[in-house]
Amino acid sequence: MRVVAPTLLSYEEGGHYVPHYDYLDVPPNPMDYDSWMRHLGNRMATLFLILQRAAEGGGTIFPYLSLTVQPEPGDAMLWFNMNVDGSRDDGTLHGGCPIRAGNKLAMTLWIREKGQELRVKCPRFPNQMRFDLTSLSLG
Ligand SMILES: O=C(O)CCC(=O)C(=O)O
Ligand SMILES: [Fe+2]
Repeated sequence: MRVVAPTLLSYEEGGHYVPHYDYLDVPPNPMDYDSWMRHLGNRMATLFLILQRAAEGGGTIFPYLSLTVQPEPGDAMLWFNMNVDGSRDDGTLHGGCPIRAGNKLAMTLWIREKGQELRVKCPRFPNQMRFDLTSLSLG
């Protein structure tokens, strides 16, 4: 799996993560890419593992999807940040809601696109515009 080192997130009361895209903005000219982007590509998908949930608050919100997820410890969320043509999926804006009580501990793995090209469905078929989750290799 093409991932960069996991990020550990530790939130205390009042802690939050403002809404953002995990997909990185890239310069129009590939010559201007940094070496991460050149070698690994963009953050195709995000694997988010909850280690400890807050007593109150602290869900993960996807405002454009009208969705707030409050996973239990040990749960993982996997979502794709890109469309099959490599562009950003604008629906993936997300953030960590403020912690109202307790602590939240989580781990994020950003899965990069290079090396995963054969694990996505062919964009030529318009009814298959999304990545096929079952074919993504995590091994
Ligand atoms: O803590 C959360 O719920 C969101 C974390 C996040 O968006 C990230 O690590 O990229
Ligand atoms: Fe994020």
